[in-house]
Amino acid sequence: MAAAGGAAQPPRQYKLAPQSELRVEVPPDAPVRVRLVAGTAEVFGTELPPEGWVPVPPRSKIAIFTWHGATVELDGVSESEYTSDETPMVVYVNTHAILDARRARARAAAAQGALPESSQGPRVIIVGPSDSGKSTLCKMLLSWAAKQGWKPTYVDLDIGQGSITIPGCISATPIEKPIDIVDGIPLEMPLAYFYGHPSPSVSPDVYRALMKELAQTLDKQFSGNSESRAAGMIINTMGWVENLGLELLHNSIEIFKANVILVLGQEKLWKMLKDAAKNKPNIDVVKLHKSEGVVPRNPKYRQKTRSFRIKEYFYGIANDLAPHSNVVNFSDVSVYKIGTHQAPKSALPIGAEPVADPTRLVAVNISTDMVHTVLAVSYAKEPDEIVSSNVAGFIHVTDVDIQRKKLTYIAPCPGDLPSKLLIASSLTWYEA
Ligand SMILES: Nc1ncnc2c1ncn2[C@@H]1O[C@H](COP(=O)(O)OP(=O)(O)OP(=O)(O)O)[C@@H](O)[C@H]1O
Repeated sequence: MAAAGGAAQPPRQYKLAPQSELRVEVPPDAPVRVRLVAGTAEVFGTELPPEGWVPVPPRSKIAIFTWHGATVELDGVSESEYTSDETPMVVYVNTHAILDARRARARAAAAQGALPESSQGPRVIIVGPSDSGKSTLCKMLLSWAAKQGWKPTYVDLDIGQGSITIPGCISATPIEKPIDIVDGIPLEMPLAYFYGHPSPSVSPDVYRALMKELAQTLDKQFSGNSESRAAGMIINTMGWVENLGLELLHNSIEIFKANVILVLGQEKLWKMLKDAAKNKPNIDVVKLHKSEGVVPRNPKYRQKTRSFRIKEYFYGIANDLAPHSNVVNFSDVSVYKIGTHQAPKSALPIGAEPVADPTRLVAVNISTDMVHTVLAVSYAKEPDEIVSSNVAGFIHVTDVDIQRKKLTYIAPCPGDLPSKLLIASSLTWYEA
């Protein structure tokens, strides 16, 4: 075992025994790269190429795992690096094998003209407390499936981190090849619905409504595509597993018609979900061990990673993209907020009832409060379609000139916005 950190480190080689891994934490500002010298190894389900250095993105925490033994070389100053032969990888890959067999059965049923319900592959939802390794297990199951030629759909309901687009969004995307170690989840075809806050407690009804929209759209896509249906879904969830968080987990299981629930690292949650599914023979609730390699992150760190995700959307993971700055007149765009903070009944005037439709749209006046916030660009044609529409992308407000009635923003692409209907959010990012 070796520990690192701080001072310059010369390139060093690790000889990994079969079924062991090298865990590395990369600092925010010093590059680290890795190279396969001998054998085979993978990073969360994606194989290291046989030749050449692979840059490990800043701030990432990875494990280089080998099934049959490997020698790897590490270059750069890491925050920590050590090897471990205690991993749950065998159980994870066995889970993958079971899912794969279900996919094959679904494909065979479709070929024999079975009804869509009988040719549905696994709809896997991964649940567990914060830092139990949910996103990592999603990556592995997706990459292993893609390696075998399936195109499973990745659904990310974790608005706190947002691994497909940006935080505050629930999204889905087909995974057609093992997830790139450097670039992460592909951004080309996401289906994204914008919630606009990092926690569902702000507007749980909106969160639920958006999950329903996403699930319906995926159902429609699946009904015309037996291969996607057979490949199924891998659904990532939030780490909030108590009270409202637990209620929303139950909602997501139902809304996405999950038939496999993988519970990471918490016996109590597994028991509760197993009890809830006891009259549903088509749902399997499986308990899996958490990897000791999962690195816990405190709220401040999470807040920082949220900001970095937003920055990465505009500037790229390797800071290699150049966003475009643009100016619009206030009159050229309409900004809406979906739902509002619901005042408790006790705070309302006597006799008044809370708002009837918590998902209703509210037009928002453009103000300087919007500077540094993210706005989503809706695909809706009319304002009343905003809640049910997915979004084309996001802009970041850099200036609001009240006198000249002009809003300045950056966007990933040049040219006019694809729509004039924008959704406000509480997500901010401050350009350093
Ligand atoms: N075996 C491992 N070795 C080293 N780092 C790991 C390992 N497994 C996971 N990690 C890292 O630990 C961190 C937390 O893992 P992950 O994001 O999968 O947890 P999570 O349960 O999805 O968290 P959240 O509740 O925030 O969504 C990530 O940075 C991930 O890359």
